[in-house]
Amino acid sequence: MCHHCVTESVKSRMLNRRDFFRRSAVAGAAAAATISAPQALFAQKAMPTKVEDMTHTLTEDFPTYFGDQQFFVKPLFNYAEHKFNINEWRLNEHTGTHMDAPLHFSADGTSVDEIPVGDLVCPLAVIDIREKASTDADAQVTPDDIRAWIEANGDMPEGACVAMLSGWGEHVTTDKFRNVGEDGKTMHFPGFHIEAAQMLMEETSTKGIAVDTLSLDHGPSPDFAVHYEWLPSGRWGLECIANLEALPAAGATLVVGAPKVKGGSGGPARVFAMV
Ligand SMILES: N[C@@H](CC(=O)c1ccccc1NC=O)C(=O)O
Repeated sequence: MCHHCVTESVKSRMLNRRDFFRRSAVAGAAAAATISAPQALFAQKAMPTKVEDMTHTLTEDFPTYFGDQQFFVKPLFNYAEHKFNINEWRLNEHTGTHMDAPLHFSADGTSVDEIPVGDLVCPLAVIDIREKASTDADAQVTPDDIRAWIEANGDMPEGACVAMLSGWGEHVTTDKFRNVGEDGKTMHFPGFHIEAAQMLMEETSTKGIAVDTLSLDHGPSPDFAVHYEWLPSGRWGLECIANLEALPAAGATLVVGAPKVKGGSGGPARVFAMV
């Protein structure tokens, strides 16, 4: 073989080998994926095309579970005087669109800063109970609602957040959000039924539940049954979620921008979903 021919033959063999390695790497990755697929963070198969904000704007008069003001803003510096703006905040962790960390209802559960960041991005399942909530303020997400969701959308995705869409978000600026009854104390708004929470814990790998109301439990609950079942199990909750009606029942990816405050039992979060 002439010098040129030898060089060309070596080059061609090298290219073939590179091709071979590339092909085996792809095949290897595919095989690995079949053997132990890493848990999917993203619900959708294609790149997301829009982001929906699921966070209510936090204001000092934002409605609270016990009715008292829980968020206070004190201006420390203002632009007119100081040429910059800085406010100081005082707030209860469970105010506005916020997370309930496992520690909220347990002696030594995970605090908000300890929740692994990979648990804060997950597929979102939206259970729409608006119809029954429109005629019954005390409506609850029941095992039947979960079964109906599965019937329509397939199995619950791995490691999902299951959200209740009751339509209550539209009442956030009015007294109807707390909806105190004639006895002057009992609230009436939708939430999760304890048996639905148990079903999600026993039959799915759901890691979070979310509500568009002030509590995971429905308004008249006397005992925080869902809080006491769900949170000590190491799972988290989201309350006062906005804009669920803009999201599909299945297929969105939730991102929870929970605060990383040491020892926090929860805290206001920027919550959004990619569709
Ligand atoms: N649904 C509310 C309940 C709540 O905030 C709460 C429940 C029991 C005892 C105190 C509470 N918040 C007080 O500031 C929450 O879990 O954030």
